[in-house]
Amino acid sequence: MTQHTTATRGLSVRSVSKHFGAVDVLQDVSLDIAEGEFVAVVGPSGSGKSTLLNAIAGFVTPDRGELLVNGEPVRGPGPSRCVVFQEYAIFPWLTVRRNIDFGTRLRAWKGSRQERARVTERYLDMMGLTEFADALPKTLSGGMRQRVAIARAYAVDPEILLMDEPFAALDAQTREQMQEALVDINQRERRTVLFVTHQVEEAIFLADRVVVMSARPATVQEIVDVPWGDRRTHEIKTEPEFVRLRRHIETLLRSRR
Ligand SMILES: Nc1ncnc2c1ncn2[C@@H]1O[C@H](COP(=O)(O)OP(=O)(O)OP(=O)(O)O)[C@@H](O)[C@H]1O
Repeated sequence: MTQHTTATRGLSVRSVSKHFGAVDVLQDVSLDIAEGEFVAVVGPSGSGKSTLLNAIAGFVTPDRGELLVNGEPVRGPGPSRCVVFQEYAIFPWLTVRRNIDFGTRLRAWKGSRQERARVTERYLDMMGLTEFADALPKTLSGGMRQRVAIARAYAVDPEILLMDEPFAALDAQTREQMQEALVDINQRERRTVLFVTHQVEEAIFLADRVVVMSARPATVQEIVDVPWGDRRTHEIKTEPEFVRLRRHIETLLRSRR
C-alpha cells in the first residue's frame, strides 16, 4: 500500500463524501493523481466508482470534501476535464475527421486552421482511423467508434482524462485491441488519466496504480502500485507478478462485498 502526498499539478480528491437520498455512496474518499499518471479505479458493482468520476468531471457536487485540478477547485464541468463514456459519445452527424477536429477546437492552445488540421490527422493516424476519416460513426464497429471517442478526447488535450468503463460494451478481442491502442496513444502523448473499470486484469494492464474501492459507502481500500512502466504487452498478463497482483486485488474486492 502506498500513501501519496498532495499533488500540486494533477488531481487531488480530498475527503470527498456524497449521498443520494438515504444512500451513502462515497465516504471520505481521498486520492492524489500526479500529472501524467494513469490510475485505474476498481470496486464492487454499485460502489460509487462512476459517482467519483462524475464528481471529478463536475457533474455531481460532493456533500463534503474538495476536488482540485492543478490546485484549482472543481466547481462544475469545464475544459480541464474530458470524459470518455461507455456509450459512444461522438456526434453521429459528423464524420470521423470532423469529430476529432471538434476536439482540437476545444484545446486551450488552438493554433491556426492548418495546425489544427495537422493535429487532427495525427490523432486519426495514432488511433488507426485514417482510412475511415470520411466515414460517419454509424458505419463503424463499436471498437472503431470508441477509437474516435478516445482520439477526440486526446485531441482536446485536457488536464485530466476521465474514462468510465469505455470498453465494457466491446467483445473480448476488440477490448484487448482497444487496451493496446490506449497504451500506445498514452505512451506517445502522456496524459493524466483516471480509468474506471470492472475488470481487474484491464486495470493492472493499463495503469501505474490501481485504486481498490470498498463496497458502498465507498472508501479507498488500498492503492496498488503496478511495476511494468511502459512495458505493456499482453504477455505480461501471464507473468507471476501480474497473476499475484490480480489475485490480491480480487481477494480485496471479495472481502468487502
Ligand atoms: N444521480 C443519482 N441519483 C440517485 N442515486 C444515484 C445517482 N447516481 C448514482 N446513484 C446511486 O449511487 C450508487 C453508486 O452508483 P455508481 O454508478 O457510482 O456505482 P458504480 O460503482 O459505478 O457501479 P457499476 O460498477 O455498477 O457501474 C448506486 O446505488 C446508484 O444507484
